[in-house]
Amino acid sequence: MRLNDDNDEEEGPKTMSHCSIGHLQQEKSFVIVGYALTSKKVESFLKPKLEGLARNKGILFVAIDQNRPLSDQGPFDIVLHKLTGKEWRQILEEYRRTHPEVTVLDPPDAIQHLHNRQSMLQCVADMNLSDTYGKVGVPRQLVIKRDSSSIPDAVTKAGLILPLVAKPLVADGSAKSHELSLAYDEYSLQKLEPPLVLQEFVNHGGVLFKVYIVGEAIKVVRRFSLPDVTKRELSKNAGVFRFPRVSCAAASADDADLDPSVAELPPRPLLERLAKELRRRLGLRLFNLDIIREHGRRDHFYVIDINYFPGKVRENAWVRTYIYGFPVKPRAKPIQEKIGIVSKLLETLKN
Ligand SMILES: O=P(O)(O)O[C@H]1[C@H](O)[C@@H](OP(=O)(O)O)[C@H](OP(=O)(O)O)[C@@H](OP(=O)(O)O)[C@H]1O
Ligand SMILES: Nc1ncnc2c1ncn2[C@@H]1O[C@H](COP(=O)(O)OP(=O)(O)O)[C@@H](O)[C@H]1O
Ligand SMILES: [Mg+2]
Ligand SMILES: [Mg+2]
Repeated sequence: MRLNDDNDEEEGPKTMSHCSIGHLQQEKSFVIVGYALTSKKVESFLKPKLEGLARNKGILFVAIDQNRPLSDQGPFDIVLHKLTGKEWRQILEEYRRTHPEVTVLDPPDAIQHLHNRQSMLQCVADMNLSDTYGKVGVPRQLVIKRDSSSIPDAVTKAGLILPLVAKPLVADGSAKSHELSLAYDEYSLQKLEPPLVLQEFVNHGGVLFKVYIVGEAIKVVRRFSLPDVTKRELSKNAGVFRFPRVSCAAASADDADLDPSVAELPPRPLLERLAKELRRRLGLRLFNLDIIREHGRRDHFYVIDINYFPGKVRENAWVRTYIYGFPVKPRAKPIQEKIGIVSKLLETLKN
C-alpha cells in the first residue's frame, strides 16, 4: 500500500496487510479507496497532498495489484480506476457483480461511452438544454467511418460550414486520439485518415472552460484554446493544419487579462443543471466537460469534449473538491455520514 511518504502529517506504516485494511474498514475509522491507475495518472492525481488531506479525513488510498485477483484484495469501499483494455473491463464488471457493496467509480461500460467522440456528445445533444440562463448544445458534426475521398461530398451534403475541426473518432486518451486538425477547405480533408468526426469550428475568443464534475461538486477553470478564425483568414488559407495535443499544452487562463465578455464563466445554475442531468444520463460521477461560448453570444454554449476522470490536482481548491465530492453508495450509511462530516469540514477550508 502507498502511504503519503513525503507528507509531514501523521506517519503511518509503509505496508498494510489485507487483514489490517479490513480492520480499519470494519471499525469505520477509514473509507478504503482501492485504485487502479496508469503511472501517469498516479503521478498527476495521487499527489502526497491529496493523500495526506484524505488520510486526515479518514480516506485511505490503497494500490490495487493488477497481478492478483481483485476479490483477494481490500476490502474496499470504493474502487477508483482509469485503465483501458477489454480484459480490465471484464475484471471490473465481474467484481461489480460479485461485490455490490463496493462503489466502482465508474462502471466500465458507461466510461466506454466517452471513448467515442460521436457517442460522447449524444447526451448533450439529446438534452437540448435551454433556459433563462442560456443554451447548451454541441457543434454540428459528421462522422466519417471510411473512405476519405468521399469527404468533400459528404460535407457539402450535410451543409457543414468551414472551417472544420477533424478529430479521431476514438478518444481513449492515447496520443493518437488527441491528434486534431483544422481544415480550411473541404477538399483537403481527403488527406485525413478516417474514422473521424468533422465538427464545425465555433469562434469562442480563444478561451475554453473546463468544468470538472466530481459527484455533486463542480469546479470550473479557464484554459487558453484555439484563436478565432476570421472570414479573411478563411478566404486566404487552404489546407489542413494539424494541432497535436492542443488541450494538454494549453495554459491556465485564470489569471490572464482577458476581455470580460470572453472570460465570464458560464452561469452557475446552467452548469449545475447540465452536470446533474449528464451525471444521470451518462451514469458517471468523475468527468469533465470542455465548454466554449460562441464569441459575441453571451448565453450560447457548446460542449466540445467530455473526458473521464481528468484532473491534475493543480491547486488546493481542486484537492478539496475531490475529497469533498467523493461519492459513495447511499446504502453505505456510516460512510455517507463520514463523508458528510468531511464535506462540512472542507467547506470551511474553501478559499
Ligand atoms: O481531452 P482533454 O480535453 O485534453 O482532457 C484531458 C484528458 O482527460 C487528460 O487525460 P488523458 O491524458 O488520459 O486523455 C487529463 O489528464 P490526466 O488524466 O492525466 O490528469 C486532463 O486533465 P487536466 O489537464 O487536469 O484537465 C484533461 O483535461
Ligand atoms: N468545435 C470546436 N470549435 C472550436 N474549437 C474547438 C472545437 N473543437 C475543438 N476545439 C479546440 O481543440 C481543442 C481540442 O479539442 P477536443 O475536442 O477538446 O479534443 P481533446 O480530447 O484532444 O482535448 C479544444 O480544447 C479547443 O481548443
Ligand atoms: Mg479537450
Ligand atoms: Mg478529450
